[in-house]
Formats: sequence, C-alpha cells, structure tokens
Amino acid sequence: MSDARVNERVLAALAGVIDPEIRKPITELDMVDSVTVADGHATVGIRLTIAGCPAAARIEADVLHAAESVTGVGNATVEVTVMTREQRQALTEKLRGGAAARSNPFGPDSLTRVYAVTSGKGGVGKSTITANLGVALAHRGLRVGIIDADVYGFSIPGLLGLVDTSVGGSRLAVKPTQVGEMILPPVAHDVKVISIGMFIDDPAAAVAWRGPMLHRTISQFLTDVYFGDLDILLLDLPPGTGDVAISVGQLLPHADVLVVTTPQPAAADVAERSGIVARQTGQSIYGVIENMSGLPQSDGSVLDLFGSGGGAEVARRLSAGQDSPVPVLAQVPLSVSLRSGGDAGTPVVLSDPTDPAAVAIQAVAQRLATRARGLAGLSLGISPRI
Ligand SMILES: Nc1ncnc2c1ncn2[C@@H]1O[C@H](COP(=O)(O)OP(=O)(O)OP(=O)(O)O)[C@@H](O)[C@H]1O
Repeated sequence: MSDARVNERVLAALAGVIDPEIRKPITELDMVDSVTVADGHATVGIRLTIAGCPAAARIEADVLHAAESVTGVGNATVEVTVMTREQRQALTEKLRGGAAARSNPFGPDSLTRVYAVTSGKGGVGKSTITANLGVALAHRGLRVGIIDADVYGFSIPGLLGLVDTSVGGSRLAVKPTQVGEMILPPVAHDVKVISIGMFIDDPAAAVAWRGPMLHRTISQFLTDVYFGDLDILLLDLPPGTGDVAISVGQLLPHADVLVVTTPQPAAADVAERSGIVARQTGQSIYGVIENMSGLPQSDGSVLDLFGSGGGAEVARRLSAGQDSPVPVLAQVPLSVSLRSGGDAGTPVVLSDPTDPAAVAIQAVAQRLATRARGLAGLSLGISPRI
C-alpha cells in the first residue's frame, strides 16, 4: 500500500479519537496538525487546546493506538504542541456553532430539558438524588449535564468521584480546563459536571457570597461552560428559598422542578415553600421525590425511621389549585449502599443497581428519559394579527 493511502487511513483512524473533555473527535476540533507516513512509520502532530491539558496523556495514548492499529503502519510517533491563541479562539467559535458568545444555550427554544432539584431543608439527600439521577440518565444513553449550584454544600464533585486527592490527602474538587473564555466541564460516569466547588479553594468563601455574586456565577455557568448538546440538564440547588433559587428561576424560567423531601411530615412546610418560590418564577413542579423512606429490616419489615407520609403531603399541598396534580415520583428507602456509593464517588445506580434505593431512582430516571418533548412553553415565533 502506498504511503499516501496509509496516510489517509491514519487520518480516518484519528477520527475515532475522542477528546475526553469536549467529547468530540479530535479531527473535528482541528487538533490534528499533521500526519506523515514514511517506510511504515507514522508521525502524527497533535495540538492540545492548552498547555498542561489534563487530558493530554489520554489523547496522546489514544492517538498512538489509533495510528498503530492501521494496516501498513509498523510504529508511530506522536508530536504534541499547543494551539495558538487564534486557533483556540477559532475552536471556541466553532464549538459555539455560531451562537453569540455569552448567550444562554438553555433558553426557551432549547431542546434540553432542564430540571432544578430543590428541597426545603438541608441534608435530605437532594445532591445524592441529583447525582444518581444524572448517572442513571447517562447510563440510558442520554446526554446529561449537572450544574451544582449548592453554594452551601457543593457535594456533587465528591459524589461523582471528581476529587483531587493529590494535595495533602484533601478532597478538593477537580478544576475544569479553560479554553479561552470557554470552560470545559469535567466528565464523570458520562455526566458533564460543573460546580461552584471547582472554582474555590476555601469552601468558607462561597458561603459568604451575596445575591449578585451568586447570580453572576450561575449565569456564567450557563453561558461560558461548554456542555454541547444536552438532552437533560440537572441543577442541584441549595436548600430553601434563597438567592440561588430565585436566580435560577429568572435565568431558566422554563425549568421543571423536582422537590426532594423526607417522610417527616414536619419537613413538609419548608419543602412546600421551596416549590412555591419556584412556581412564582414561572417554573413548574414536575414531581416530589421522597428520600430516606424507611429502612428495610432483615425480617422483611420496614422501619419508618423518619416517620411517613411527608412526600405525599408535599405533593398534596403543591397540587392545590393546579390543573394536574403533582405526583410523588418515588420513595427512595434509606440505604447503606446509596450512602457508601456516594462516599466512594460511584453512585449506587452503578455500584449496586439492584439495591432498592437504586431501583427507585432508576424508575424516576426512566420516567424523565421517556418523557415526550411537548411544544408547550416553546415560542412559535409568531404573533396574532390584530
Ligand atoms: N436514602 C438514603 N439512605 C442513606 N443515606 C442517605 C440517603 N440519602 C442521602 N443519604 C446521606 O445523607 C447525607 C446528606 O445527603 P446529601 O448531601 O445528598 O443531602 P442534601 O440534601 O444535598 O444536603 P445539602 O443540601 O445540605 O447539601 C449524605 O451523607 C448521604 O450519603
């Protein structure tokens, strides 16, 4: 086979190398600089987006493997350089697909379904449910992103294993790669994740942020983070009815809301309030998830550690005056597997999928995944003639 023919084949093989952060073939990202083949030896020049790109080693190894798997190539060498400023700029424009810089891709005309996960009080398992739902949806083949906007307890990176343990045994969230003004969200279990915790080293700092700062941060997450085309975007909100919930309501008024609560009837008041605030900003409530619903015992009985009926009560109250009732989407039992999966960074829907908590969360994921995309709420771009 001629060198030119082998050269073509190497290029074709490189189309199978996916940038792990951007999740597109490197050939589409103009990362392949050159391919030369001589006497069965291929030399591939690749351009990384930035110096010290965390995905560099993986891309290099994948390129080497792709080149050496081509018939006619005995061995290969990979030469790595870094994009110039202009090349980076061209790439970010290409990824934005011509959309204006700093526009929110999740506006009312977007095909991405947005779910804001909220709760009345803290510690009810909102982040755990969000992380598991995201992973369960991605496992079904959907393109999923999570924005962790829980300024008081940004736990999503830890729940998904996106932690950097190299610094003195600490568990700081990994830092996202930045290409020009574009932020590439780290990917875990096929879910693209961005978190306030990825931008600060001192967790105490963000908690003191005031409303405008929080608003700017959420807005920046929506405009500057490259999620690509998503089927579903989940937002993990801080508990309660504070500034972030209101900002998200303003920035994503067409989002649907999932209210997480516990079986404790006393928690129903605050959970109901968080739903009402969401509704006031134009969002609609898709359903209630009751978490920590009973502890299965070895004799088959269930111990209602946190009482019972809280989820149904919140759903009943949020249904008042609505055309269609707000359903309880699931009752997720207390589960050691769910807790330990979160601690280990591998959500229970992957680590122990037959655990009853995993099964309950998967049922919600199934419901979200198969939900028809109605045109309700989408602007038709026409106005009646008067
Ligand atoms: N069903 C469950 N069974 C056992 N443990 C659970 C369950 N749900 C959540 N947990 C545990 O409860 C703790 C709180 O969960 P999580 O951080 O998800 O709550 P949260 O509502 O997001 O809290 P906050 O909003 O305050 O950050 C975690 O340690 C988690 O592992």
